[in-house]
Amino acid sequence: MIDKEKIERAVTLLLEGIGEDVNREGLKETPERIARMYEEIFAGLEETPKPYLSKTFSVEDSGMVLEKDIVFYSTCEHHLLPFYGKAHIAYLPDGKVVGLSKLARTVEVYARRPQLQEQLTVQIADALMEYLQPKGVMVMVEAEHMCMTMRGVKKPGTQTVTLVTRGRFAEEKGLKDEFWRMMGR
Ligand SMILES: Nc1nc2c(ncn2[C@@H]2O[C@H](COP(=O)(O)OP(=O)(O)OP(=O)(O)O)[C@@H](O)[C@H]2O)c(=O)[nH]1
Ligand SMILES: [Zn+2]
Repeated sequence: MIDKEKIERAVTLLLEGIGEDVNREGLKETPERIARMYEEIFAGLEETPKPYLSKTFSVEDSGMVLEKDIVFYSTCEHHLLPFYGKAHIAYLPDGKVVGLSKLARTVEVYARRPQLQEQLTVQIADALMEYLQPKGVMVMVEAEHMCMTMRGVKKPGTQTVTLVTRGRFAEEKGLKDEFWRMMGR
């Protein structure tokens, strides 16, 4: 459960820590604003994709489904700075599919947490395998990390690409090739 009062106290301390006057006009409401923002950007901590991926529709012998360019914003758990980009999800149905929006909702559940890109990619793939039980899943995430652009090593434009395959995508090269073809790459 997100404790907004605790976040407010922490933000006040943080502002004091950088030597700011927490009572000046522009900062007065900041702790409360940040608490509200954290409630929004970390809402995934209190959710699972199970309800989204459990509502399915029957299909006969469908081919691969690819939903690409799902834009997401997440928060790097090391620096609490944003990382953002696109997720691409492919699966091979085993007699049932989910509503298209539910794949994007699954991305949101895991993006709205303190995260690592690798873990985000694994969690999306494993959730599909567990709740939808397709014949296979392939998930690719491409993202830029603010902790690498605005501070530290300062390398804007660097894209990190992570890839996870499960089931038949892990076993069959032909399916992976089909993924790249459908991605247009
Ligand atoms: N593997 C992985 N690393 C990440 C992710 N987000 C941020 N990082 C990295 O986490 C690392 C933390 O390294 P540390 O040496 O503990 O922290 P730091 O001194 O702030 O590191 P620098 O960013 O190199 O200045 C950095 O190399 C970040 O680039 C992610 O999603 N996955
Ligand atoms: Zn970081």
